[in-house]
Amino acid sequence: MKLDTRAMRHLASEDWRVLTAVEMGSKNHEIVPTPLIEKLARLRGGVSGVHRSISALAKVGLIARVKEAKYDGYRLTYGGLDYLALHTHASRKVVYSVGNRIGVGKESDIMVVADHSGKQCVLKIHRLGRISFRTVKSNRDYLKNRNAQSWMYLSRLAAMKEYAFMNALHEEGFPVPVPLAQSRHTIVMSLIDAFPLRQISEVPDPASLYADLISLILRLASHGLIHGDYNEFNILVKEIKSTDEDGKESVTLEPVIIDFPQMVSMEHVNAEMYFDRDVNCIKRFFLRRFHFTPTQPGPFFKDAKKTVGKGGLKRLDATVEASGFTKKMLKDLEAAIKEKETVNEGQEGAEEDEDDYDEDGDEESEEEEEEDGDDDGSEADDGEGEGRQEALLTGGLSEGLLGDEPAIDKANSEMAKLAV
Ligand SMILES: Nc1ncnc2c1ncn2[C@@H]1O[C@H](COP(=O)(O)OP(=O)(O)OP(=O)(O)O)[C@@H](O)[C@H]1O
Repeated sequence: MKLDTRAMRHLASEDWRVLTAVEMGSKNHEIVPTPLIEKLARLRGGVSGVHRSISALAKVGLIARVKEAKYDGYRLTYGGLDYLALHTHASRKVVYSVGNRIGVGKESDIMVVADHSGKQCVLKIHRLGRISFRTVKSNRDYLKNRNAQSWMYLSRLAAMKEYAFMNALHEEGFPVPVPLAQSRHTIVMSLIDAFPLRQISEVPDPASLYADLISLILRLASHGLIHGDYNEFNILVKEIKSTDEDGKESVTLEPVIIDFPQMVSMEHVNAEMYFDRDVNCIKRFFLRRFHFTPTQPGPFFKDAKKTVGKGGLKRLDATVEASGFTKKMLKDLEAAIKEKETVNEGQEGAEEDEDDYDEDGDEESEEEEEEDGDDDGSEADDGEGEGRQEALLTGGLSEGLLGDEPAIDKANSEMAKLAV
């Protein structure tokens, strides 16, 4: 599903209240009964006002009517949750406009956004459940009683976890995007002007980039952490050009780490396996891509373990736990990620029929699909980063997200027509 912000400016404040009411109701109800929406929204216009808003929201696919249920009710769609998150970012003046999608992961969408001053940033929308929950229906203890809303809960957890780690890492001076804000299943971070390692076919000095990447693994370990998915997709490489006194130009490469869904503590029961996997992933990639083999063996987990917290180094695994991310949350998320891995391994090509399913992982009935209105069946895949370049070049951004915001300048709104 794609993020389409066109309807956003047309929603009235009552509509936002009703949408928020559906979200609140979803915490305890798989399908939120209409009387509960009325109660939670408490509009001045009374029940008829609520009904008007419900129709308006259902028409643009932000909520969906559920007919099979014993009672009449609605559920929030991914589109609805996207709008709520964007509304929060817009009200807090973090995001003013939305541009192109620059990446589409299996479990997320990455968009370029801009703030009021036109500064571009990245909005990451977590979409757990897009693939996994429709394929594996058994073995889901951790989602008992959550079923239909599991995608919402897990996507929110993924965003919270990523934001907590990004904050902790940024504060400690690690090369990660600057975390700017988090709302629901989304985070806003700085835009890194770089390409993923997987798109780089040649480097002047593979040994030096390799050494930097390994030393990042060791530095993380000394702070009690393992990335857990340290591969050519999650490492961006920045080119820093400089000129020395004699006017000779040189380029140095600086890695930036993104995406921390499976970051684990060095104390984790499988820490050694995760650590070795990260190291081997980099080794394998350097051999395959750059025909580079390190002269030294290792690094080894047992040596890295000795450095954890040494000399008063801050334990970032503890910092994250202290930030409100409970053990239960970590366990739920870990179970979901493990499930995703099992699914990914067993089912290459499972995405083909993705469009036939809704966010809950259920097969959509035709009626529901019509009503959702959030699926045009086309999945443009610009995950190779071309979209990013385009966005940077054209500044292709939408108009302000909130209807009552001052109009964006003309040049920018012309771009908006192209982009959104
Ligand atoms: N802050 C950023 N600045 C620039 N580009 C970014 C940024 N964050 C993500 N990207 C781009 O978006 C792509 C996907 O990002 P990310 O790895 O976070 O998503 P993901 O859904 O976790 O991916 P997957 O699960 O498929 O590995 C990256 O490879 C990168 O090209």
